[in-house]
Amino acid sequence: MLLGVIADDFTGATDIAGFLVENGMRTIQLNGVPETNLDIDADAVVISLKSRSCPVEEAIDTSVAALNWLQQQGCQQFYFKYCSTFDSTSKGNIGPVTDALLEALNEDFTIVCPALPVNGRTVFNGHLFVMGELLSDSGMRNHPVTPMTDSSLVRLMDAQSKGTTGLVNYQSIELGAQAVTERFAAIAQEGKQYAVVDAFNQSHLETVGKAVKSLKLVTGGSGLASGIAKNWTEHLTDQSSAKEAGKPQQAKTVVLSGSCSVMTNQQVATYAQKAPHLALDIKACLEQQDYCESVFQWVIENLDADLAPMVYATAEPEVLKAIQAQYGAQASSHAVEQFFSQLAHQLKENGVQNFIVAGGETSGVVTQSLDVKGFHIGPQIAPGVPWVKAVDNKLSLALKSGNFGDVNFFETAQGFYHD
Ligand SMILES: Nc1ncnc2c1ncn2[C@@H]1O[C@H](COP(=O)(O)OP(=O)(O)O)[C@@H](O)[C@H]1O
Ligand SMILES: O=C(O)[C@@H](O)C(=O)COP(=O)(O)O
Repeated sequence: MLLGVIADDFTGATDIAGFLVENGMRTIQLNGVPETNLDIDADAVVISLKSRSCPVEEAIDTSVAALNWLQQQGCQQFYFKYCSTFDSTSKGNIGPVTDALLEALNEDFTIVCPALPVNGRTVFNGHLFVMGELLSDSGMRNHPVTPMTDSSLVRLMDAQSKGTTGLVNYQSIELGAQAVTERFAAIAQEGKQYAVVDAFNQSHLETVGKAVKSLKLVTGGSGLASGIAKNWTEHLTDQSSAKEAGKPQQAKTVVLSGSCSVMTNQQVATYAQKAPHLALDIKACLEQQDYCESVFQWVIENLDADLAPMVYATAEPEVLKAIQAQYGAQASSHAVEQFFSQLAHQLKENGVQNFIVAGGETSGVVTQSLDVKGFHIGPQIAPGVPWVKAVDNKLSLALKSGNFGDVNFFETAQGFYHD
């Protein structure tokens, strides 16, 4: 095993796993830290955690447990995967987890690289942009769980972590990998522990990829996966047959959408014009014991439609604000997550085999409730969203990051089925 990835949520895990496979690494995704050693024949293992918005101590404990397990499997380099929009709580889980991983590895330097230009996430002079807008001006400022109101990665990292942060700006990146490695050394020499790296195109990421070859720990989004994969070229092989194993079969399908991102709102609106759809009543999620049963019945009645039925909590920012003001942000998001968890479980028990899920936290609870241990990685529906197929049963899942995919995503996903 070459590379061990610790992903802080489930959509993030499938995102990076998809790019590693795309770039020739035989990759397996495991949901949570396995209790025993496993005999895995792969180049990379991605462990998906649900540590992005949990209490910081829990995030540290699960991440270090994942690291220990990956070390036991013989991994040589470790990657802490977080969101390309640097989603973190006000307490900031990314900084403390990075510190804990560095300490456990006995290392004192790493990089911070959330850039994913193919999906419009770019870093310029240490500031994170989403589709050309500063992170703090983008829809991420209204995220229900991790609102992002600062775009400076240096400031965010300094605020969250024990150490201090330097910047490798794009001028240095454009001088090539050797110059970047020298900048890392200079930043470390100044007593800083982390270097934010600029990257606003693929070529920048390839350069950063080369420059991190000898770092034990790398942190970032999935954009760097191709650069990292290239460091292991002598091991890499064509992965087209592996992707076959991850392809979904024609089967009963449901769409569950728990993301309130700008893109998911558009995807839900577009799909609702063509397919059976049901908007969740949040009050009922919180207060009505038998609500799940009635939604379950609605899904069952609509499973034979041409396009799969969609159940969604997705709401525009003003609606979400009103819900949060009435019921509390934590209580309402928890109720929605619990609802989707229960519904998914019940649908699986009743023969639904394919789950298309929007939202990272939502994907986490749904995957856990389906009791899937790990995935084969299939073809990419959109950059960063592959179909994945359970290793231990027939279930196929498309776990979509809130922000990813185009407006037709839910329909496009169903076009990948084979008999
Ligand atoms: N209508 C709603 N009211 C309250 N909370 C909601 C609503 N819709 C979704 N949520 C919550 O918002 C969070 C969205 O996070 P997530 O699933 O990670 O989406 P994203 O990928 O966009 O970050 C989840 O905890 C979900 O339960
Ligand atoms: O890096 C990304 O943008 C995604 O892989 C990711 O982490 C998704 O998180 P959500 O937006 O919460 O789905």
